[in-house]
Amino acid sequence: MATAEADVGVIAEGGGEPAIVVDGLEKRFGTVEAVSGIGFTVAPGETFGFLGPNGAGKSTTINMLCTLLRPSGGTARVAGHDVVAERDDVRRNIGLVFQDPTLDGYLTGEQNLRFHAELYGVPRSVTADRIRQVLEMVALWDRRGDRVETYSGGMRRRLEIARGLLHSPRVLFLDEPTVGLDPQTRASIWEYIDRLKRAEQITIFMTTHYMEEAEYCDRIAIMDSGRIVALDTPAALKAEVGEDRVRIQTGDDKAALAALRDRFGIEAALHEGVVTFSVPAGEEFVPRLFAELGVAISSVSVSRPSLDDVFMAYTGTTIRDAEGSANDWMKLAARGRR
Ligand SMILES: Nc1ncnc2c1ncn2[C@@H]1O[C@H](COP(=O)(O)OP(=O)(O)OP(=O)(O)O)[C@@H](O)[C@H]1O
Repeated sequence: MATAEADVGVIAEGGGEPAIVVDGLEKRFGTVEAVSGIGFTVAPGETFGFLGPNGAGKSTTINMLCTLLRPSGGTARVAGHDVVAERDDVRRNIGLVFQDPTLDGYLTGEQNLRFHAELYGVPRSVTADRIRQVLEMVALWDRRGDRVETYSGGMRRRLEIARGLLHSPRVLFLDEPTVGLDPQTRASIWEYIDRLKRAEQITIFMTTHYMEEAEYCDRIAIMDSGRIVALDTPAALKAEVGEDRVRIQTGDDKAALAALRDRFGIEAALHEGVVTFSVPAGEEFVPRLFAELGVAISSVSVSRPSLDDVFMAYTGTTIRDAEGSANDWMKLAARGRR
């Protein structure tokens, strides 16, 4: 695992003080060790994803970083401040978008934001402009005067993201920001997050069960049973797990199999008229293949191991199992009751 090297690399490139530094962080609940001495660093402007099966310790970790839960051991600094000794400084510099909605349904979108601005001491002179800016960012400016109880689930999430950004935090924490939303709404929320990243210099720390969301992250930590079992870029994690699969259709499959063996030392297989084999860097290999195989190729495809393969390799479970868990349903049911 390339944990330490990957960390140092990103910090050196990003320059400046890290947005988050975690060292030996622990949390015990009675006899349950929810988080067992984890360590990592997040660079300014990075989108850092936390993945793991149910009960891995993701929420416990994010709660400690947000100062909502006191660590049992170790240290964590967020936006340059210690989460225990400088709790208020941490709070001023972070935005939260959590699983359980905390919007007031009887208030309009704009009133919810005004209330939050007062709570966070956003200067009166900038509040109106800032509210407009964040509402436009999540495409809710036109609906600002409507009560939140009339909003769809996706609109509420977007409003929560806008609220999390209102006081211009340096680090935005998103705890499963799209859980329970349909795929289109999830995709549109990611569009907004992407737009936000381009508009404001902000570090994003998020947990998710969804692999396609993990793909948006600059780096991912996979957590299992309170420990970080893998930490790297999505591409590096996939590369570690396995080689690329190359599939070719040729004018003469037997000759192609022989040429692959003789010229490249590759043992390929033939399945339903498709010659298939694995190489470390498929896209770089394809030009060589065309130049040197000596057999006509009519089609070629290269596929990478997916993050699902990575998750499976490190946790022994598929992310889909984790995704469709009873726990998610409980969260959804709890939301429905509100
Ligand atoms: N307040 C608490 N009291 C006792 N045990 C807790 C508490 N909060 C969490 N735990 C336990 O700590 C472990 C980690 O839980 P945590 O919620 O952090 O996991 P998670 O990775 O966020 O899971 P999920 O994906 O289901 O949200 C679990 O065994 C859980 O039961």
